[in-house]
Amino acid sequence: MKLKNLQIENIRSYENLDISFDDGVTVVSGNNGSGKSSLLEACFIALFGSRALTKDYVIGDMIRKGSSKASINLEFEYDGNIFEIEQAFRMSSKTGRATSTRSVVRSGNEVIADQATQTYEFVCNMLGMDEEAYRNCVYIRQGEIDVLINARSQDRQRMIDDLLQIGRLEEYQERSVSARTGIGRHQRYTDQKIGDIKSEIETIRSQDPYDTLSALKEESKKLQVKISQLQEKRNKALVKINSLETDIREYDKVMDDLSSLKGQQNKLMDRKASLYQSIESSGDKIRSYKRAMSELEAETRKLKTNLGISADAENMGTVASEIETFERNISDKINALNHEISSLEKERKQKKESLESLEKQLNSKNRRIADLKRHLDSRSREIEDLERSVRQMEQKKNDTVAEAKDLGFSPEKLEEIDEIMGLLRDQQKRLHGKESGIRTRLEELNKKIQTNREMLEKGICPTCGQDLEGSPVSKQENEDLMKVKEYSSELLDIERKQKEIEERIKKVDLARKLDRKLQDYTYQKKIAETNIQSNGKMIDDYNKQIAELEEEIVSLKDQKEEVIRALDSLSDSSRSLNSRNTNLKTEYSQVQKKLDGIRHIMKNTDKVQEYLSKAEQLENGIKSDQDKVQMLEENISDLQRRISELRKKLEAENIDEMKKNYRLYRKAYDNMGNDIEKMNEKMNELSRQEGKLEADISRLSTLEKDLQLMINQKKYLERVYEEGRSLEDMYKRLRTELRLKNIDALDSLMNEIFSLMYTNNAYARIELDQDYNFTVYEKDGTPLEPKLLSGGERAIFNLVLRCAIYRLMSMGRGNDSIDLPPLIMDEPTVFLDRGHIHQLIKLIDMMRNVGVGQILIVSHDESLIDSADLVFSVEKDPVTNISFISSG
Ligand SMILES: Nc1ncnc2c1ncn2[C@@H]1O[C@H](COP(=O)(O)OP(=O)(O)OP(=O)(O)O)[C@@H](O)[C@H]1O
Ligand SMILES: [Zn+2]
Repeated sequence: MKLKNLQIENIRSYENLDISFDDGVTVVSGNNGSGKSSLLEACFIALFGSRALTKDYVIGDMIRKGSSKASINLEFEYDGNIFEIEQAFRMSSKTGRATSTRSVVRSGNEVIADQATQTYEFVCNMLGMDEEAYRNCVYIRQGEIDVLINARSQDRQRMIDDLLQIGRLEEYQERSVSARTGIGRHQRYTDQKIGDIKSEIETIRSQDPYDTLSALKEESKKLQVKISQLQEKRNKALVKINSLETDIREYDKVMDDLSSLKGQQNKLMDRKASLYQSIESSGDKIRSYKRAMSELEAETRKLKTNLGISADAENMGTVASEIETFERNISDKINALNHEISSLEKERKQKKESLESLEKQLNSKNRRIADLKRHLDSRSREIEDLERSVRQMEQKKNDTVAEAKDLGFSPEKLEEIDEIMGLLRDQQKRLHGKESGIRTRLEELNKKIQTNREMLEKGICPTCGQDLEGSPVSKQENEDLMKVKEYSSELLDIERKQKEIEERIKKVDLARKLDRKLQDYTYQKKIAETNIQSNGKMIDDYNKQIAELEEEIVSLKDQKEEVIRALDSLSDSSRSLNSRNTNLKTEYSQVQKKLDGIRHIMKNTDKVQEYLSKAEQLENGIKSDQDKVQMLEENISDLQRRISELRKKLEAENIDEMKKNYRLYRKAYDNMGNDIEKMNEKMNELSRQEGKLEADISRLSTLEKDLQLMINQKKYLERVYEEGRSLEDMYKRLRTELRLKNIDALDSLMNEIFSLMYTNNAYARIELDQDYNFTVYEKDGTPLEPKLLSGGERAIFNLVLRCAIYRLMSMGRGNDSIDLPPLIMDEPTVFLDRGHIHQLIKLIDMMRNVGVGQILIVSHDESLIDSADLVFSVEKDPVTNISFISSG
């Protein structure tokens, strides 16, 4: 197997990478953390998928931080064909968990596996190893350089066995052991079965089945004969039972006939008795009718005498119709009279009503007249009052005129009173204006006189303000005082005039009041006179009404008298009519009585007639009943004859005997039936036993066959068991031999490589014993356990052991060594000194020379780079932290 191409996307520090591999030695170099180991891990994950990961290193750790998707595509050559594995992963941003989304193996266009498990199985088969063996042999991880050396010997044995496919033999041996356990179980089962069959055969044989069966068959034949004999006898009994049954039924029928005849006879006798009874009761009835008829006839005779009627029964109808005509006559007359009386009464009632109405009218008119008269009186009284007040007003007027005259006002002057008053008021106003003018001037004058006096007292001129010596002051003051006198007299005059006018105004005012009174009296007087006039008119009107009413009353009184007269005459007629009515009624009741009598007589006659016909009917009935009785007696005697015939017949048979026989036969029949049933049961039981025996016999032959089969099987199993044991031994032997052979080969390969790799003189050789214990021998032959070795020594022994295993594996596969995966080493030089690094280069050369197709080494050691066929330089961008291959 050879790697061809690797493409990765978002794995660890890589965003995108696409590199191709060559044959030979490839060295991946670069600084710490640049992304070297990541390339080897990507190849590992491409092959084994998520199984290449551990609990501590999960898918999520492998996907580049910040990416949601990642993938690895690895192309390789195997057995001359190109294959491609694609592994894809996804990181969920929601849950923060990563999953594998794709795992496919293709070869060209053919999809070989498309599920993680299928891919894994395909790779394991192809490489002949799983991920663990891969890590132990071909892929020496960084820091895991001494795992194989430090392992416990059992683990080392398991690892190496697995790599060399010896583990398979152990598996086969285990399988053979478990197969043998299964066969043992079968053997135990077969033994048990054989024992069971034998004991069953024994049980059946002990019952002597053949003899018992023939004895049973004999017995059932005999029983069958007995059953058919009994059956025959029973059939005969049944015939007898049937004939007895017919006889008994016939007897019973005669008995029934007899009782029915007796029943008929009794019915006829009853009928006869009832006919006798009816004849007797009819006779009684006829007698009572006859008695009633003679009573009716006696009553008729008596009525005739009382009513004085001599007519015989035939003429009675004529008499009755004559009297009826008479009666109708009277009745008509009474009706006519009643009619007359009632119309008379009606008229009388009308008259009475009109009388009442007249009286009512009269009363109302009289009341009206009285009313009017009362009004008249009150009007007259009012007129008197009004006339009085007219007179009073006249008097008052005269008095007032006189009063005004006294004041000096004639009626004519009074008419101008308002104008006079106006003139006086104007005069008064003028005087008042004059007065206040004079008073003001007077006041000013007085004030002037006063100030002048004061200035003079101080010796200053009031006009010019200069010294008063020789001034005309005294002269001026005299003039002023003169004027004051003048004004004062004028004022007195005005005051006198004012008083005079005031006197006059007072007088005029009085006169004006009188004038107002005068006007008021005149007005009142006029109203009273108007009222007198209107009252007079009303009185005239009342009088006229009264006269009219009195005239009407006279006419109403005339009418009333006339009605009273009519009423009197009506009363007379009514009396005469009533007396006539009484007479007619008397007459009518007499006729009625006679008519009743005659009708009674006629009814009696009818009844007598009816009774007669009834009695006749009854007599006829008696005659027919007597005929019937005759017939019944004949029938009865006929029945009697038939009854005695049947009785004779019955006496001839013995029914008790017949019934006794019937019971006896019945019982015998039933008993035989029971016996037959029991025998049949016995028969069934016998054939059941026979069946069982027959089944036992056939079971016996089956069992014998089965037994033979089981014995054969037992022998066969014993043989198989033995074969299994020898197979198991063979596997064991083979494994031990192979191990010995491998250990020998490993041991010599290891020592060969060891002598190439190890340049110091301390150790002579290394040894792997049969239990896979690893021991190192010093020059003097002292053995050392690997844990005692130094780190570098352990790294050297590890490289030696691994290369030895790789070589052994390639030898074991013969020419197929080409299909082993590349040998991969991650930092193998870490613990090695210069000299040993040089030896490592020689080891790598040797591996290439023995036919290892590809060797992949991660290292920063320059000398390794020098010896490489192909070098990849890995760098990481310090800004983006993304790795890339800078040369290769
Ligand atoms: N999931 C990841 N996403 C991003 N970067 C990662 C992730 N896993 C690892 N790295 C980074 O990848 C880088 C390369 O690691 P790697 O182990 O390949 O380095 P190296 O070249 O083998 O170094 P050394 O020589 O020290 O062994 C490291 O710096 C590491 O931090
Ligand atoms: Zn590294």
